[in-house]
Amino acid sequence: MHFMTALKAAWRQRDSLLCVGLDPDPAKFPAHLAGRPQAIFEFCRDIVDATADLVCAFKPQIAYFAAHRAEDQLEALIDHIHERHPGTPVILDAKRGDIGSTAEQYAVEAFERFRADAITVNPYMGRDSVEPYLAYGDKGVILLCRTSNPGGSDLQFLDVGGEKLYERVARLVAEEWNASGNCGLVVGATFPAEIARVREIVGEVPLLVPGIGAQGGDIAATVAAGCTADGTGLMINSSRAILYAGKNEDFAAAARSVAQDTRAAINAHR
Ligand SMILES: O=c1ccn([C@@H]2O[C@H](COP(=O)(O)O)[C@@H](O)[C@H]2O)c(=O)[nH]1
Repeated sequence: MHFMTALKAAWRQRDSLLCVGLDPDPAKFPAHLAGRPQAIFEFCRDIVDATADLVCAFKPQIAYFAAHRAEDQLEALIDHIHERHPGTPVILDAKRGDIGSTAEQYAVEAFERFRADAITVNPYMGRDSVEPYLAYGDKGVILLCRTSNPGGSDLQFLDVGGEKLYERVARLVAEEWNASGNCGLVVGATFPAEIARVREIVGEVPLLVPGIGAQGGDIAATVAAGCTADGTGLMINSSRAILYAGKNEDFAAAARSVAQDTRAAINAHR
């Protein structure tokens, strides 16, 4: 299924713009998982099973798996999501960016090895570096635009011929790179004014919005700035605030409770 078709169905069926980020850090796991060889998979699986009916997407961040030599557990986790929660889009947060021949390998890794439905990509190296992902016309390609971190302004706010670099990225993606309708953009919840500006430039292109929860972004401002006319258009990500809501064996139930509250807070402003 085309990533955008799956995303639109998930927005509607789950009545949700919430994306749960899967950033497993074993140092923060409940004690009963300590020392278990598949702890990363088991922790994420339980979070997924407890929240799948509340989300429009899951976003595993590859660094949290690779750092612990747990790419096999990431493969198993994405297989689990596809099998147990079919239709739930999986966005592999990898922020790849390299010359075309290397990008081809990254695209195979994301879409064929890991079976992700979408990937985050750094647009800094230009169109030929993004083509190998775009060539998978049914997969989502979500380009960094205005990131949630404070240092994002160092480059993304530079003037490039009368507009800011992040505005140029938004325009390029919407007007030139999105021929297959499979592009999205990353815009941080920590900068609602820029979310509004990006929405103005890109029309209905979906925005992946990290920065609520642990980073303190404002949900009401994010929704007001970024929703499309039909009250969708956003994948609003929260990772740590949901994953580590509980510290004991009931961690998945605690995560569900925070995910429910977060979805409700988002929906209150749509
Ligand atoms: O601009 C960006 C792009 C990506 N991220 C990623 O989103 C999550 C945020 O985690 P929280 O715990 O909800 O803060 C994480 O995986 C980042 O790598 C981002 O924060 N900002």
